[in-house]
Parts: sequence; structure tokens; C-alpha cells
Amino acid sequence: MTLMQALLDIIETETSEQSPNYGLLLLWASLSNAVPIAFWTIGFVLSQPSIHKAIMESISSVFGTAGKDKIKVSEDDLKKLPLIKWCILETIRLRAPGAITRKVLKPVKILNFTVPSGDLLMLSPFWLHRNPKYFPEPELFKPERWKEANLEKYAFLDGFVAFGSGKYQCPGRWLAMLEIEMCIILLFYYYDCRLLDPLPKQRSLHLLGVQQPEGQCQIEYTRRT
Ligand code: HEM
Repeated sequence: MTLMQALLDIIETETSEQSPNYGLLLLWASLSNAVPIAFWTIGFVLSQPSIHKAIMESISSVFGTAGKDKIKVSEDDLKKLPLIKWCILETIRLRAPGAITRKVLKPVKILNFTVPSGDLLMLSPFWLHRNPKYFPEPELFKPERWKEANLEKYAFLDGFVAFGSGKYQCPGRWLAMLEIEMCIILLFYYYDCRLLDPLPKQRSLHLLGVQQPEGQCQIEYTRRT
């Protein structure tokens, strides 16, 4: 049984009418953010030679230099590769969703304003992540800033809200991190990669989900022997 089937079974005990909607939502939520973040992380790493070199060295130190052997990546291996995790988080910071929305159920007072019930309140992870109070030199790709986060205790940096917050924050966040870590380790272990195009800019005015690229970006990859 797949995870999707198991979830739909649970939902169907509540309401069968809504299960196609939930199924589509789950597919969208699980793929439409994790896939572009894997793309952007690979792009950021390949466009910064010193970071690319450091990642290749760390992968070699854990799995050996050539990409010939079949490898299995364990939790212990991942602990030895923190730079990859920091690069993913730094990518998510820079390409975070444009907005997260909540409907106001009871009037809320914010400073001198009262937001009436029925209104929508929006938080922009994209812009909050560009506040230098939380992220000095916010436009720069600086994976080392994530050294300060207590990731062992599953805590992000203050001001990082790419996965939302509170009761409805993204339940797939740690799975997403794992999937993207595995994708990057396997890609860089088996293939030498380089960018053929400059890294595209993000498309403007993208509100829902993480940012998409403005144009194509070709990558050359050759099997490591
Ligand atoms: C880098 C990847 C991802 C990002 C940036 C991301 C981001 C988000 C955000 C911003 C929300 C809304 C949170 C809120 O309203 O406070 C959300 C919700 C959700 N995410 Fe993710 N997500 C990612 C990956 C995933 C994956 C891999 C899964 C599933 C395997 C997933 C499943 C969900 C679900 C089911 C919700 C709805 C939760 C609810 O409304 O109760 N997400 N995600």
C-alpha cells in the first residue's frame, strides 16, 4: 500500500466526496515545492565553485572518490554531510513561497488595527527571509549561516517560515529535506555536473509555493568513473 492510499483511506472514513481534492492537494504539496527546491539547490551549488568543491570533497570523504560503487546513504552518513543540508535550507530561504494565507475567524488586533473576521491575513516568507535583522546580507547565498540553527533538535533559524508555522505548518518538511539531500548526494556521487547556462532568475509574482525559474538552465552531466 502506498502512503497516498493509506491517507485516502483515512480521509474516506470522514468524507468520500473530498478525497479526490485531498489526493490532488497532497500530490501538489509533495512535489511542487520539493522538485523546484532540488533544482535550485543544484543550481546554486554548481554556480559557486568553492561550495561545489567542498560538497564533492565531503561526499568523497564519506563514500570514496569514484562514483562506481552502489552506495546506500544512512542517517549517520547524512550527519557527516551538514553542508548539503545547509545549502538546501539556504536555497529554501531564498526561494521561499510568496505568501501563506489564513482566514481570520475572530477579529484580531494588530497594533492600532483590528482585522475583522472573514478577512484574509497573509505572511510572506519570501520577504521575511530578506529582512537583514534575521538574515544579514539577505540576498547572498550563505549556507554557513545555518551553522547557528539547532537542526539536531529540529529547529530552524529565527525568522525562517518557509514551511509555515503553527498547527498547519508543512507536515512534509523533514521528508522534503531528506529527499533533496538524497537526490543531491546520489547525483554528485555518480555524475560530474556543470552548468551550461547562467542560473536563471526567479520568475516574478509567484505567490503560491516556492519560486519557479524564469527560463531554462541546462546542466551537463557525465558519469564519474
Ligand atoms: C521544500 C519543500 C516544501 C516546502 C517549501 C513546503 C512548504 C509548505 C507550506 C508553506 C505549507 C503551508 C503551511 C501553513 O499554512 O502554515 C505547506 C503545507 C503542506 N505541505 Fe509542504 N512543503 C514542502 C514539501 C512537502 C512535502 C514533501 C510534503 C509531503 C510529502 C508536503 C506536504 C504538505 C501538506 C500535506 C501541507 C498541508 C498541511 C495542512 O494544511 O494542514 N510538503 N507546505
